[in-house]
Amino acid sequence: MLKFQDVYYTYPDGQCVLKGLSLHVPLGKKCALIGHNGCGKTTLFLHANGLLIPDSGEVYWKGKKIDYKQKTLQKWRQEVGIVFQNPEHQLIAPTITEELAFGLHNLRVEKSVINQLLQETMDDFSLHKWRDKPIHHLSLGQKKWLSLASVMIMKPSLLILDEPTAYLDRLQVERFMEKLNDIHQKGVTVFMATHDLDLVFQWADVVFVMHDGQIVMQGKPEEVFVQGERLKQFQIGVPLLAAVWNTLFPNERRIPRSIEEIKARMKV
Ligand SMILES: Nc1ncnc2c1ncn2[C@@H]1O[C@H](COP(=O)(O)OP(=O)(O)OP(=O)(O)O)[C@@H](O)[C@H]1O
Repeated sequence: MLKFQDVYYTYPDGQCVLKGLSLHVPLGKKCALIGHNGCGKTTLFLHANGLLIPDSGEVYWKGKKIDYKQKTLQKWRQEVGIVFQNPEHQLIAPTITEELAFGLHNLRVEKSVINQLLQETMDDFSLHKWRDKPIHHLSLGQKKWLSLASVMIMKPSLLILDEPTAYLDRLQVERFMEKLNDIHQKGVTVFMATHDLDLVFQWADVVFVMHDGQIVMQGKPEEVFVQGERLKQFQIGVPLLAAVWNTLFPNERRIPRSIEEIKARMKV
């Protein structure tokens, strides 16, 4: 669906952050991106809808090489929605309705369609109760929820999230993840960067490990997290269950992901 091939990017201050990065986000999957602080995850996401342009290398969207023309960018940005780590950097309007309608107005969507999408999204994200609150009165968790709603109103086919569970308490994380699963079940491909390895293990179909501007490992969580020693080289740990499993069964090639599998493997 989204493909990066040998992408290099250097910030104007001279720091080279993407160093020949190649990656393929498969259609319809739940994908996770992990890597230590500063390895370039956000920079990679900024290349996923043309907010940054590679110095060299290619980016493909649905099999077509991106040409970075205005028309291509406009369509691409509508199809790839990004929820940034800090909602303060994402939300720009004073009220919830204006925030939700912002992207649609920019695309010159008809007023009646905007009103219908607003109604649907307010219902879908249960936003009616905050309707009259100024956005700056919302809590950080509520702002994160609104950021997700304001991205989903554009009906993207790829949803990218940078550290979606940062700033959320346990209940908010559960609610947020339930919503993400619901979004995914409706056919949206989801790609998230997170430091929460337990969450990755439980949730992802595919994990990409990033280190120093490149993808250095990828695969199913049960196959990636069995390689604890290799992950340590990239300053990444393993989920709690994987740590226990890798200690008990150091020669296994995969970690079970369900209680049934664990029971069967341990013959209990
Ligand atoms: N606008 C910028 N100008 C210059 N350097 C930048 C800029 N944005 C990020 N960087 C640098 O690029 C490197 C990668 O940053 P990036 O935010 O992509 O990493 P990350 O993997 O998302 O980190 P984290 O896990 O902490 O969110 C860092 O060293 C950062 O300081």
